[in-house]
Amino acid sequence: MSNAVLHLTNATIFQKENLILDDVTVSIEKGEFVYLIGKTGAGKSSFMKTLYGDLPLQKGEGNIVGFDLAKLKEKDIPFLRRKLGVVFQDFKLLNDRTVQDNLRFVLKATGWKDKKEMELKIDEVLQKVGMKTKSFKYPYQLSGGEQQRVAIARALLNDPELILADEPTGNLDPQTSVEVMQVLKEINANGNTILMATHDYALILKYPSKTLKCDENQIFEVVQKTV
Ligand SMILES: Nc1ncnc2c1ncn2[C@@H]1O[C@H](COP(=O)(O)OP(=O)(O)OP(=O)(O)O)[C@@H](O)[C@H]1O
Repeated sequence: MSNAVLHLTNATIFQKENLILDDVTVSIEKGEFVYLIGKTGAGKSSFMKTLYGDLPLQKGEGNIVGFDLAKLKEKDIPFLRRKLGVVFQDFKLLNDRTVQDNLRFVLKATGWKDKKEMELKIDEVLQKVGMKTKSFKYPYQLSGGEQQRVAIARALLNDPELILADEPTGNLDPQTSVEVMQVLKEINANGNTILMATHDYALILKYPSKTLKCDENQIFEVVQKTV
């Protein structure tokens, strides 16, 4: 039995009637850190969206954290998302509430009730990303890098089996990108599986890892050259 948290076989991904990726066969094993690279428009976001249920898988087979993507129903999506942690380029924090209230909001929305347990969990995830001392701040009082760390903490709340990060450093300067990357690498070293879409080749060179590339409607693994 393999330890795959994600497995696609001959999957085809469309945006409306346009074919974006064809005949995709990829696997991600528990504990891996995998990059997804490719030019603008190559289909990275479309691939990610298929994985978190935002785009239907119309052809081929796909299994992610125990969900069958080809048979995924609208009502299954919240349950799928609970087992995934999704991180976006633009953070997507709620600006009208503090860091801890952003996190509490997600816990409540995913069925948590006990106040003490929620507090402990919020502390735990903020600790992991080095943001525990800023839990009373509002997102607009934080730098981009700090906001992204909070977004990563939010993704960790329900102990996801897989974290999908779509260009998480896309809005950050190079130094801050490295800091956010260090947080993601630490989380991975602690056992979390991560798929990260990026076009930041400097980061890939600095932190080499398994790399999948989208190109000409295909996804394939690339072997990094050592320089
Ligand atoms: N909602 C949509 N409707 C129709 N076509 C779309 C839609 N979203 C994206 N596309 C098309 O799908 C293709 C892949 O886009 P996608 O956003 O997946 O690429 P990407 O690799 O993530 O690019 P980027 O790095 O710019 O985010 C592009 O040709 C794009 O124009």
